[in-house]
Parts: sequence; C-alpha cells; structure tokens
Amino acid sequence: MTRVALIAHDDKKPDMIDLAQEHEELLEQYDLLATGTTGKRLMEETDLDVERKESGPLGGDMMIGAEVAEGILDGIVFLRDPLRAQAHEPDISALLRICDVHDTALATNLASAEYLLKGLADRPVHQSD
Ligand SMILES: O=C(CO)COP(=O)(O)O
Repeated sequence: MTRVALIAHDDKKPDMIDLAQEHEELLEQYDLLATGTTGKRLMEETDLDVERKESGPLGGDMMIGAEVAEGILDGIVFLRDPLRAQAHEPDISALLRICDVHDTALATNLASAEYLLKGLADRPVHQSD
C-alpha cells in the first residue's frame, strides 16, 4: 500500500486540514502517518486513520526521515512555515535532505501537494510494495 506522511507547522495546519478534507477519499487509499500534532488534528477533523509519530520538535521529523532512509515511504506532504524560525530546524533540513538522497516525492506547499497526492495514485509501482 502506498505510504504517505503528512506534516504541517502550526500556521499551516489549517491548510493541511483543508487539503485532507478535500482529498479524503483519495487519502483513504493510502497508509498515512504524520508528526504528532498534525496527526492528532487530522484524526479529529477527518475520518482518516493516521499513524502518529512524535511531535516534530520532539523528533517526529527524524522518525519520518528514518522511514525514507529505509525506503518504506512513497511520499511526503510537508507544509512548512516559511515565515517563522523553528527550534528544530536541523531536523527539518535533515528530512528534506534525506528525501533528495533517496529521491522520495516531497511537496512543501499546497499547490505541489495536490499533484503529489494525485500522482501517487497513478504510480504503477510503489517503493513500499
Ligand atoms: O514541527 C513539525 C514539523 O517540523 C510538525 O510537528 P507537529 O505535527 O507535532 O506539530
């Protein structure tokens, strides 16, 4: 099953909820995981089942990065806040880097997130299969 991670910084969580609600039928087909608070919000505000990792500042980005390194993740939607510094910036940079190392699909804004979510549905072969 296609495995997709959803991550959003605080000011981007409303956008993530809107995206998930709008594409709920599509997302239901995916094996979903998220950083802690993003996952909690998604489960409160949609009917999606989401595996929750630690919160981002407590290592959640690194846990998702580890899955990328293991080759078990097909894509990530990471709605970052480009206007606010994050205490765990090194973890965020590490996650972006490891996606490039493993050529894992990564969308960091809403416009590209839509392409990623729809595109993964059309992929014939999934990394995690
Ligand atoms: O900080 C985050 C990603 O860097 C997101 O973490 P939360 O989903 O726990 O808020």
